[in-house]
Amino acid sequence: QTPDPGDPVWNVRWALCTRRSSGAPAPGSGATIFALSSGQGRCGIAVIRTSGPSSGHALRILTAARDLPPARHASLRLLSDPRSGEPLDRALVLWFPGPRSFTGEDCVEFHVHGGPAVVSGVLQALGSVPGLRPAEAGEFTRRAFANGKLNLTEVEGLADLIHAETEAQRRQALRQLDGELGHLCCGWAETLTKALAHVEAYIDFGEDDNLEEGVLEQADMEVRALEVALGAHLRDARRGQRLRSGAHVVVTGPPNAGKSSLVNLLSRKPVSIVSPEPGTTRDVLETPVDLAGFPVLLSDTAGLREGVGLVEQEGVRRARERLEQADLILAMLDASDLASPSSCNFLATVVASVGAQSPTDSSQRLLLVLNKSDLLSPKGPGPRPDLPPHLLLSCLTGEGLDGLLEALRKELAAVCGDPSTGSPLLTRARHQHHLQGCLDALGHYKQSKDLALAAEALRVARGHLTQLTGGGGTEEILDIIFRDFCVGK
Ligand SMILES: Nc1nc2c(ncn2[C@@H]2O[C@H](COP(=O)(O)OP(=O)(O)OP(=O)(O)O)[C@@H](O)[C@H]2O)c(=O)[nH]1
Ligand SMILES: [K+]
Ligand SMILES: [Mg+2]
Repeated sequence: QTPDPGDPVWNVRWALCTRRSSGAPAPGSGATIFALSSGQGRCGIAVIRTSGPSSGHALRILTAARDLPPARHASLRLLSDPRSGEPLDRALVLWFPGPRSFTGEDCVEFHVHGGPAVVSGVLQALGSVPGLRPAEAGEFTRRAFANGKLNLTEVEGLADLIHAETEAQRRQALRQLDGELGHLCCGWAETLTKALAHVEAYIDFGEDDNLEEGVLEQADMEVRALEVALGAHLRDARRGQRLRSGAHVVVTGPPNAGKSSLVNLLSRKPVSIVSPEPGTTRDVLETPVDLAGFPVLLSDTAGLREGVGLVEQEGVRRARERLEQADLILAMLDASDLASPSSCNFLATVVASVGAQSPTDSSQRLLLVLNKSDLLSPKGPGPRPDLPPHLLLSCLTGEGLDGLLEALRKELAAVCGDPSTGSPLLTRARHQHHLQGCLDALGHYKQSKDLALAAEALRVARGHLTQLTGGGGTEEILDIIFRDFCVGK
């Protein structure tokens, strides 16, 4: 690829190669790096890899062979320590000559037996080869980025994939790693380049009769279509972030409704104390759980009631505060106690006020759960007829739990976005920032009477899209993103 100093992406790569603020040394600085890429500790197979120009040399030295094995084929080789000649392990080795490798450089993978002594023996042997040094955290990926193998959103997807703890997170990360968000942005940037070309043509040749008619109108049309697309994605923005860092689900209700019992049931561990004494929970207790494949921060809170002691009052204050931050509220009542003042008060305040919100994307969602259904007599006085839609549950017998989980799955898919369908989600505040920046710049475009200013607005808008995928990015952003990686990735 020939360097083009006018190309922002190329500029970042160049900046990466020449200037370093901190952390890992510049890619392309000639060093060959090595690291254990699989997990630490005893295991069946451990993967050690190298990247850089001396990779092939290192492979030849460790296998005491003059020739390299065939590229991209697994070959069984005896590895020995180049200093003592002592055999280390019989291992599978893979030779990936650049640029067709993960980093774009020459790479080698050693699949060795996973014992700690074998791993440290091979690492020490590699360290003794001139030109090789241990890799810093994220350095392999950083080299892949610098060599144009991954764009920034793909790097983020890779980091998310490594950290994914739930199924929905894994699906989302894989989609981002596949470059969906990046492709979308590149397509939008292309649209803007076209619009800009039209405006510039008009600036240069506006008086010229040869210019096609309606070039400016065409640019306007393209910008309008882009605005609609960006708006739709921004409305979705909070969902992707929730999927990445967990949706806030808060359990609330009057004292003794069984809130702590539910939290323990959903998290499958004794997070909260359960007792027949009303006012047992005072602090907000937060626990991360995987609910139907979605990452959730589940909070247990104090039962809402007035006229209690100082400590419980503080608990109620904290409960209300937490309630305001909830993406999804699990409102719980004792089904056998619906007529009590605390139940009526809860229905009239919390449940009614959330129900009255107009359903926008940022509005809170609520599931009303009537617990202790086991206490209702089979025919007996059914729940009040004027109740809003609700689910019956018994934390004691587990009846109704499947229905609740299914309802939670639906609610969470709405709160987090469903990564198996729909458009790619914006998983980071950084994505939202640049899309908003782009949209704002398009606003300036429409307002400018002056064509030179309009063209500049289009350039700013396009700049935001390029930055999203890593063009024109600053060192600090790169440092933050690569810091998330572990050594060996
Ligand atoms: N019969 C029956 N009892 C239940 C059920 N769920 C919880 N309980 C009981 O109800 C009492 C209160 O349960 P908790 O989970 O402590 O209720 P809470 O809402 O967290 O109470 P506070 O923290 O005091 O507000 C305990 O004695 C539980 O064993 C249920 O489904 N059926
Ligand atoms: K209690
Ligand atoms: Mg409790």
